[in-house]
Amino acid sequence: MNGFAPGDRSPPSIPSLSIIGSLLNCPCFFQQLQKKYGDLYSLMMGSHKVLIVNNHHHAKEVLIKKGKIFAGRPRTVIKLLVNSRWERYSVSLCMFGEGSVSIEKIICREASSMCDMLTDPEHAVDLAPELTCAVTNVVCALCFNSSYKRGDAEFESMLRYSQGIVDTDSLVDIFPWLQIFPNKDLKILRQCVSVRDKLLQKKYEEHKVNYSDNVQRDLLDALLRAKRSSENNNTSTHDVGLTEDRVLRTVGDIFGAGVEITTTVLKWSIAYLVHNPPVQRKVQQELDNKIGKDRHPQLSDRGNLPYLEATIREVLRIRPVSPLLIPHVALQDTSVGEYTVQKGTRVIINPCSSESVNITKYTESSNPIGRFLNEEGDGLCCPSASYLPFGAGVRVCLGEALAKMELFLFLSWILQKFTMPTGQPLSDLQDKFGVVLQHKKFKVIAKLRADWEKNPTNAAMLGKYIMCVFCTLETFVREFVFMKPAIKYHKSNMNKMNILRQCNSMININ
Ligand code: HEM
Repeated sequence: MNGFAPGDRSPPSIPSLSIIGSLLNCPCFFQQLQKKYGDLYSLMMGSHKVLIVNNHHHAKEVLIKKGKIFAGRPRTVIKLLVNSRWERYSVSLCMFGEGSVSIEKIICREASSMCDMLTDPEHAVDLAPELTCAVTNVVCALCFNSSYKRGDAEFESMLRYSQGIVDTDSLVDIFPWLQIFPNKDLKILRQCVSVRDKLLQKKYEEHKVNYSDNVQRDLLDALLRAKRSSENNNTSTHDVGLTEDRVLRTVGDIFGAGVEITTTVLKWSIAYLVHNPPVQRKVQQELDNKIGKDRHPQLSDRGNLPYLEATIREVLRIRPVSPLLIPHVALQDTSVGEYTVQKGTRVIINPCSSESVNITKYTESSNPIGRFLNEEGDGLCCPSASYLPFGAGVRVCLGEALAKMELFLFLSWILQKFTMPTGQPLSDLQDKFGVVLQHKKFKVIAKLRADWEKNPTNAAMLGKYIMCVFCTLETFVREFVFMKPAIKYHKSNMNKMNILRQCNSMININ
C-alpha cells in the first residue's frame, strides 16, 4: 500500500522501478505523471514511500496548515554527511533578515569586485567562477568575517568542496544500501566534507583565540558568545544544543545551503537575460531611469525597480533550482486532501506542477514577466498562490531574505554597467539535475555599456572609495568606541530562538 493505511483511502499509486531512470534525468518528470495520475499520487522511491503533491491547495495544506505535522526531513545519506539538524538554522539564519545594513555593505563590496573582474569585451567568459566567488565571500564574511581573493588556497578549497557537494547525485538517497559498494560520488562527497570540517575547525580555533565579549565580528562570534554565556551560567550546553560540534555544524550548514543555490539562480538569471534581449534592455532602461550612472543600486531601490524584481521572480518560477524542494516527512499519521498518509511517508512538493515554461520561449506578446507586475506595469503584484520558490510554513527557506538581497544587488550592479549581447553563440541551456537544478556551462561576453566606457572613473567610482572609508571608520567606532553588551543567556531564557534573536538584533545594529 505504499505507506498509506490499509483500508483507508490512499492516493493512486505508481509502480516503483519504472520511474527511477527518468526521474534522475528530468526534474519536471512529475509533471508528466500528474497528467496521468492526478494532483496527488504516491510511489516508491527505492524503499521509501513518497507522496507527490502537485497542486498548490495540497501544497499549502502540507507546508502551512499541517506544517508541524510535515516538519520532518528524511535522513538521507547526503544530509547525514552534510548537515544533521536543520532546526539549528533558526539559531543563525534569522541574522540575515532584511534591513541589515552591514549585509548590504558586504554584498555591495562583492558586487563591486565582481564587476571589476568582468571587463573583457573581446572574449566570451564563463561568469560562474566570479559569481560563485562573490556569493561565497558574502557567506564567508557573515560567518567568519573573512573575505578572499580568487586564487587564495583556502578559498579555492572552499569552492571545491561546495562544488563537490552539489555534484553528488542522489541515487544513494533513494537506495541507501548502495553505500556499501564503491561509489565515486560518495567518496568525493566524504572528502569534501572532511575538507570543510578541517577548515571550520581552524576558523573556530582562531575565533576562540581572538574572542572578546565586547566585539562581535560575525556569526561564529555570536555563537561562541552564546555558548560561553551558557557555560558561565553553569548550564549544560548539551541541553540547549550549543556544543562545540553544533556551533561548527551550524556555520558549516550555512555554506551548504547558502552558496550553491544562490549562485545557481544567478547563473540562470544571466542565461535568461542573454536569451531574452528585450528583457535585458527593459531592466537596463529601468536602471538608467531610476538610478542613473552616478551611483550604484542599493537595497532601498528595490521598490523602484519592479521590472528587475519581476525578472528575478520569473527566473525562480521557470527554473526552481530546488526542483522538488527538500522532501518533508510526516511525523504522525495524517491526511492530505481526501487521502490518508501514514507517519514516516516522505512528501515531495512539485513546484514544476504549475505552468513551467521553457527558458528560450520568451516573447513580447506572451510577456511572462508581466504576471508579476501590476496592470500599469510600474509596480509588483502579488504572485499566484502556487508560486513557492522558497517553500512556505515552518520549513520555509531560512535564507530567503539574504538570497533576495543578493540576487537584487548582484544583478542590478552587473546590468547597470554591462550588457550581454545575443550576437554570441549561445549554448544549449539544458538542466543538469543534481542536488540543485544546474544548467550546463556557458560563456557570455560582458561588454561595458556606452557611458561606462567613456567615463570609467565617474562619480560611482568616487562613491565606492567614500563607502570604503566610511566602512572603515564605522567599524572602528563600533568596535572600539561602543562596547557591545554580551548576549544574556539565563536559565530562564534558554530557548535557542531567544539566543538567535539576540544575535540577530546585535548583527542588525552593525
Ligand atoms: C535563491 C536562493 C535560494 C532558494 C531558491 C532557496 C530555496 C529553498 C527551498 C525551496 C527550501 C525548502 C523549503 C521547504 O522544504 O519547504 C530551502 C530550505 C532552506 N534554505 Fe534555502 N534557498 C535559497 C538560498 C538560501 C540561502 C542563501 C540560505 C542560507 C544562507 C538558505 C538556507 C536554507 C535552509 C537552512 C533551509 C532549510 C530550512 C528547514 O529545513 O527548516 N537558502 N531553501
